[in-house]
Parts: sequence; C-alpha cells; structure tokens
Amino acid sequence: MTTPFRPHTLLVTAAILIRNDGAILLAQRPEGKTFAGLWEFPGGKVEVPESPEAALVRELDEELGITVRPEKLKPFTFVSENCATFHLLMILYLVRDWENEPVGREGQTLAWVPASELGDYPMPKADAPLVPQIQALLG
Ligand SMILES: Nc1nc2c([nH]c(=O)n2[C@@H]2O[C@H](COP(=O)(O)OP(=O)(O)OP(=O)(O)O)[C@@H](O)[C@H]2O)c(=O)[nH]1
Ligand SMILES: [Mg+2]
Repeated sequence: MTTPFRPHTLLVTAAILIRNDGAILLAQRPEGKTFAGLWEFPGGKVEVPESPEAALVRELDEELGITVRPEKLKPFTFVSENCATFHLLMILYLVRDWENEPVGREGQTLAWVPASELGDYPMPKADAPLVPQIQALLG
C-alpha cells in the first residue's frame, strides 16, 4: 500500500512596506532562487523556534537592511496555496515605519510601486489575491 503524498505546510512571513506617498515595495527574486524574475513582497521562511514577527524582522534586515520594531508589524491578511511539493501559508503584515533606506542586499532589484500599478508586475501565483486587497486598502 502506498502512502498518499501530503505536502508539509511551509510558514512564510512577508511585508507590505508602504511609503509615505502610498507606494509599495516589491523585490524581484534573483537568479538561482525559485520563481526567479518574479516580483514579491520581501520576507521569508519562519525558522524554528522563531515567532512569525521575529522572523519577519530578521528577514527585512537580511534582505533590505532595514530595522523594524515588531510592534510596527500590523497583521493584514494571509494566503494558503498548494505549491505541489509544499503547502504555502504566507502571512502578510503592513509596515509603515522602518529605519534605513531599503536596498537589495541579496541582489534583488527593488521597485516602489503605486497600488494601482501592482498588476503590472508578474508575481508568484499565490500573490494574486493580494493585489485587489491592497488596492482596496490604499484606494
Ligand atoms: N517572501 C515571499 N515569498 C513568497 C511570496 N510569494 C510566494 O509564493 N512566496 C514563496 O514563499 C517561499 C519562501 O519565501 P523565500 O524564498 O523568500 O524564503 P527565504 O527568504 O527564507 O529564502 P531562502 O530559502 O533563500 O532562505 C518561496 O517558495 C516563495 O516562492 C512573496 O510575495 N514573498
Ligand atoms: Mg525571502
């Protein structure tokens, strides 16, 4: 008897960084990573035994060189998506306060994008429902 394949759930945290003028930060995944070339919200995997908030604070420092206080992470929404070899559970926080200017520390290209133009940037399939939610929030 074969055991049915059950993908494990991968917990990922990501940030919707919102600048004072309403633009949102997207990062283009670099060559060598899965989904290279697609645009995403900065963040990454929650490592054991981190809290989701501690993981996101760490990822934002590693990927962008910014410092965010955990209490500045505002829970916004999540996506739950089957990605074949794993099931992605990605929780998203709104972030309006940080220190330092974001830079792509892992070779990613960064773009500040008005909410109305988010649809022009190809994203991983799991991100599709996020675009209308962000546009509804920011108008
Ligand atoms: N950060 C981020 N990951 C996303 C998004 N959409 C999406 O499907 N993912 C998926 O979430 C998973 C984990 O994200 P990641 O690759 O950023 O993880 P990480 O920073 O820990 O990278 P690493 O594996 O190189 O250490 C990947 O399979 C990625 O494709 C998104 O908008 N932002
Ligand atoms: Mg990442």
